Amino acid sequence: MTCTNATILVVEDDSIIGQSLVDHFAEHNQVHWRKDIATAREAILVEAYDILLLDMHLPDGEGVDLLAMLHEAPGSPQAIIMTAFPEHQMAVRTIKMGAVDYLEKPFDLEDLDLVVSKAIHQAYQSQHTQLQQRTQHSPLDKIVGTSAEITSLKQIITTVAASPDTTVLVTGETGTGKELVAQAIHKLSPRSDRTMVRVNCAALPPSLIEAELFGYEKGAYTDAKRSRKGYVEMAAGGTLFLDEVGELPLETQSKLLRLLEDKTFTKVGGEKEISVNARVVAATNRDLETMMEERTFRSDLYFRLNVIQIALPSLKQRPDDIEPLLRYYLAHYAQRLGKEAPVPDEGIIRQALAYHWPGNVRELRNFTERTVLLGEFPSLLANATGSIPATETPRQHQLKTLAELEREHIIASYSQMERNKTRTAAALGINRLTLRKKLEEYGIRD
Ligand SMILES: Nc1ncnc2c1ncn2[C@@H]1O[C@H](COP(=O)(O)OP(=O)(O)OP(=O)(O)O)[C@@H](O)[C@H]1O
Repeated sequence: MTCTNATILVVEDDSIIGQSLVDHFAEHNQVHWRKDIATAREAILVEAYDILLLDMHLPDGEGVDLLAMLHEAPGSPQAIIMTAFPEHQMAVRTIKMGAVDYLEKPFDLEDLDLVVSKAIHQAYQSQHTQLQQRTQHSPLDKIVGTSAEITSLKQIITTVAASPDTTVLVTGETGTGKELVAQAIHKLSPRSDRTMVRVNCAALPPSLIEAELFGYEKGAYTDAKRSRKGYVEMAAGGTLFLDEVGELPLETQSKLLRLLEDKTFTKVGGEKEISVNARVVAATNRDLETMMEERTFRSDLYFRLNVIQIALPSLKQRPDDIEPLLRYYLAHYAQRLGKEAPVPDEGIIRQALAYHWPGNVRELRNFTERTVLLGEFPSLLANATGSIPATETPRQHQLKTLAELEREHIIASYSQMERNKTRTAAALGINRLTLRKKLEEYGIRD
């Protein structure tokens, strides 16, 4: 059995054996050869090898030293040990350390082929299993928190998701995770193989909202040269997420009510009734009951939307989640930005618990991104509502220099504008070139 298309690293100080291995595998595989541990180590840190053919006795150490650091290598290659001095104990030790096989020199190239092919097969199988495990993560994993509120939220999401036609109303302050909940409901539901179409009702101009939602027929407007599908039709079979539903104009509210009751609608400028089967998840941070009293939100629509209501508590109302969220997002941004995350100490946790987080989890998330970029925790003292115990470090009370303030402000704006240089420069009132110079000057990476 010859092995093909593998990436193999040979670590062998004997030139004759090393060269013969390279010659043997090079025709059908990519083979690299290193003669000592130091250069082999460098190689496996940059290249994802499938197979490592490792001699036991090398000029700068023992092969086991390299085995010990394999877990740092991308994709961890399958290691096969080669030795001229077979010792039972050493064989057991290397297998325990993760080597997949052990060959005594001199060996037959046919035997070597067998061992390598078996190892490659194992490698592909384990990569496949890892990939499956990664993709099998539940959408609920994205909802971080250990509070009783989050635990019961996950249960409600699971129950609601299983009932694919039920309309859901998600309420809560800005940044509490309403969209995250809608996504989890969709992904856990039998509709997950279709799309979830998100419509931000607050972002659409009232004059266009009906056409955007329900589509229009040719000739409905002077510019309407062809008929067009709206978001409702695009969500057929899947989920229609109506974010900021409280912003819908009254006329559009009636049309939405009909959609919810009969599952039908007509396009703007059209007469034909179109049926559509989509689950509606609506979200709002407005008080719809007050809006009903003020007659700006239809009560029949409210009751039709409010079949199941999921009310998300503010972050301040569930302090148990603050620390887990801080740690989760610090690790997330450290990995994403390739930086080390500062570790939150007791003082920071106390500040975070005392702070009132008006922007809820979104604000906490942006705070952690800024922290990772800055390499230190920005102070939360200015907006803290509770009293903070007197163990603050003096550094937190020191006045900042203008340069420090400018750097923090640029980082905050850059992260708020999702690292879009044009928009950040516009928001800061400077040109793009100046922004780039400042980003460089302050060591802020793209
Ligand atoms: N429990 C949570 N665990 C992890 N991340 C969360 C959680 N809740 C919210 N987030 C994150 O916070 C950010 C804001 O969440 P989301 O957009 O879902 O809030 P929202 O309530 O829809 O806000 P808005 O009303 O402003 O549209 C997102 O990045 C989201 O991933």
